[in-house]
Amino acid sequence: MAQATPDRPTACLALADGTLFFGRGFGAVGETTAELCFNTSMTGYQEIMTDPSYAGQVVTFTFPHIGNVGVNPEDDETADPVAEGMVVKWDPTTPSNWRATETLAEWLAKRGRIAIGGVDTRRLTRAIRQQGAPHVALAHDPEGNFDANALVAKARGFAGLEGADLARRVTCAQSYRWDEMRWAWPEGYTRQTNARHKVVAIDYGAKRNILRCLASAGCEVTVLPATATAQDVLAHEPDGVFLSNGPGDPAATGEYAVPMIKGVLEKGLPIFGICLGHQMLALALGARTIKMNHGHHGANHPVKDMETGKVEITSMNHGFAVDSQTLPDGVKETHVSLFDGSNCGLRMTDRPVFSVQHHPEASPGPQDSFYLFERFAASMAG
Ligand SMILES: NC(=O)CC[C@H](N)C(=O)O
Repeated sequence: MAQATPDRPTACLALADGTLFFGRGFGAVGETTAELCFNTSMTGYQEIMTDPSYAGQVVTFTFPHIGNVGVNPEDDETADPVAEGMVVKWDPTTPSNWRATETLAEWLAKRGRIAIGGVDTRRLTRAIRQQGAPHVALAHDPEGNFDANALVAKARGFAGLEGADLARRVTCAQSYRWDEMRWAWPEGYTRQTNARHKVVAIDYGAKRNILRCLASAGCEVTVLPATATAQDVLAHEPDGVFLSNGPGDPAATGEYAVPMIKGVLEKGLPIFGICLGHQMLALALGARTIKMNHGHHGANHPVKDMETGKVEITSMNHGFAVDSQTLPDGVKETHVSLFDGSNCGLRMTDRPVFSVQHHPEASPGPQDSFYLFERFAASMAG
């Protein structure tokens, strides 16, 4: 890892408003532009960096000790990191965890991802909260040669995530069958070893643990690329359709996803959506989505189930939200964020079609919401 003396930083984070943060670079050498968010999770940095929903974003970790247990091949949520880069308070120390096969810095460097350490992440997080997710340029140069004005100009030139269809970029190239189960089983649930329900999962940027959860709830899962049509989906004669999480603006992704979802709705099949899948189901039902100020990214977000009154602690990662004021008749708001009252779930009142904004598969995060996978499986049982 590149070391720098305090007066010679090796990385620079430039915000579009001209604010500069200097620090020590690690991971890949180079430059990137992105939207900047903050994530409050205390664990799971590898899962966060490989969550495809982070395409186009640099992640600031508010927890100061990131990287200290290294990286291993089992914790990837997809083949490679997808987030553009990371910002941390302390430089990662040498990992001593038995599962570690690489240091975070080596892993990022091999995969072309830039990181900056030594940043006042509390100040940066306040800036993100105040101005909304800023556009940024992040540069790492072991020689410490930065043209600050040019970096600010690059941050200003970043097109942003509004209107961005990134699912096409991160989806699978072709369909495949998923058969791996969860390793850790949430307390109180029965592991289903026989696949009883044929599910088509649309991959808008699916995390592996979602597919594991579906398999563990008794689903035989066939994964199809993001641009699959209703005809492609129905050709598999599924018992239910799953809509995955994914990056970018749901309105832009919805251009091809919404017609597919409408086609599946016409057939009356059960549908379950998570995060981007939730947002696109809402669009298909006639609701609207909005860009949030700084979104929700963390592993401790309280969500209230409006039907049972129960509060679940959830894992979240989203910068857009469904505008609950626009939900049409026949669609009920089922879950609400206790942080800001934003919509976190919906269901059709006359059939098993439902979705949530949070990530019930966690990874990282609490397992309170696993019941949703069982609910989906139960909806296909009849
Ligand atoms: N995790 C996700 O699926 C994110 C959905 C969407 N890209 C958002 O930021 O709101």
